Amino acid sequence: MSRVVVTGRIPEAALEKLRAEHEVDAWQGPESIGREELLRRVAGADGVVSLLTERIDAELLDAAGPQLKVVANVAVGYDNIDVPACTERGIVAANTPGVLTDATADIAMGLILMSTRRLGEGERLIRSGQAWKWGMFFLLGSSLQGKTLGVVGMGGIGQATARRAKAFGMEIVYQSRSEIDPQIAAELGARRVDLNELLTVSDVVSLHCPYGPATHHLIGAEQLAAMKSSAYLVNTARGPIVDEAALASALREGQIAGAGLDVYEHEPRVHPELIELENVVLLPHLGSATVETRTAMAMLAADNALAVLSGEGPPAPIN
Ligand SMILES: NC(=O)C1=CN([C@@H]2O[C@H](COP(=O)(O)OP(=O)(O)OC[C@H]3O[C@@H](n4cnc5c(N)ncnc54)[C@H](O)[C@@H]3O)[C@@H](O)[C@H]2O)C=CC1
Ligand SMILES: O=CC(=O)O
Repeated sequence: MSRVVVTGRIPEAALEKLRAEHEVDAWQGPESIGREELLRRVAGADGVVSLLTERIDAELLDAAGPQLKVVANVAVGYDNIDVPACTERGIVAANTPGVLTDATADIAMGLILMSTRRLGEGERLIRSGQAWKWGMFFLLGSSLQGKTLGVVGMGGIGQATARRAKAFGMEIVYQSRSEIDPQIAAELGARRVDLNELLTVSDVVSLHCPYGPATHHLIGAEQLAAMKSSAYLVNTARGPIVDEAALASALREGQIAGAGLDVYEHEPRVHPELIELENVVLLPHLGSATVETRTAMAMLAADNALAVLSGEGPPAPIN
C-alpha cells in the first residue's frame, strides 16, 4: 500500500477509488492548503494528486522525497507543475485532457455571446433597479453571423469552440503550433494563419493555448492594437497569456470593443480597472465547473495515479 496526498477537495468517487488501494491523506479544508502544510504533508508520499492552485515545484518534490513516483494534476493545464523537475527525478506527471473539453468550450462560447451581445451589462442594469425600456438603440451589440473567430491554440478546446462558433455562422481562422487534422480543418472550414493575420482579420479572438514562457503576454499592447476596434478578446486559457494592464487600457480607450475573461493574470485577483469597465465580462475560472466534468477529471487523475503506483503507464502522461 502506498501513500497518496490529495492537495484539495475532490469528488468523493475519486477519493474512494484511491482509498480502495492506498492510504489517502486528502486536504479537506474549505480554503486552499497553505504552502507549509502542503510541504509537511507530502513528506514520504508516493503519489500526489494536485489541484491547479498548488505549485508543484522542485522544493515540493524534494520535500516529498525520492519515493515519490507520480504527480497527477486534476486539470488539463499544467503550468502549476515544474515538469522538467519531475522528469529529472523520475517522477511521472499526468493531467486530464479531453474530459473537460466540451465544458470549457461551452464557457468560451458563453463568453463570446455575453460580450458581443452585452448580456452582462443588461443583467447588471436590471439588478441595479435603474429604469429601462425597449428602445431601437438600447444596448445594441454585435452579430456573430458572417463574422470571423480567430482561435489561438487549436487543440481540443480550441477546436470544440470553433465547432460551436461555426454553428453560430462564424468563419474560422486559427494559429497553432501545429497544423490540425485536415479532415477537421475541412469540416470547420478553418484556415491556418499567423498570429498577426489572425489579430487583424478576426472579429472575436479566443485564446486556447497552454501557458508557459512561450505564451507569457502573447497578447500585449502591440497585439491589442493590431485587432479591429470592433473586435472582442476571449480568454479561457490562462490569465498571464494576456497583459492585463494593456487589456484594461485597450478596453478603456475603445481600442477593442470588449472582452470576456474566465482567467486572470494574478488569479484570483482581478485587475481593479477591469472591474470598473462595462465592456468586459468577468467569470471566476468556471471553464470545467460542472458536476459531471469535475467528477470525470478527478476520476482520470485517480486513474493516472493508480496506474503509476501499480507500475503501469498512466492514461494521460505529460512527461
Ligand atoms: N478556464 C478553464 O477552466 C480551463 C482552461 N484550460 C486551459 O486551456 C488550455 C488548452 O487546453 P486543451 O485544448 O485541452 O489543450 P490542447 O493541448 O489540446 O491544446 C492546446 C493547443 O495549443 C497549441 N499551442 C501550444 N503552444 C502554442 C503557442 N505558443 N501558440 C499557439 N498555440 C500553441 C498546441 O499545439 C495545441 O494545439 C489548457 O492548457 C488550460 O490552460 C483548460 C481547461 C479548463
Ligand atoms: O483550468 C483548468 C484546467 O483544467 O486546466
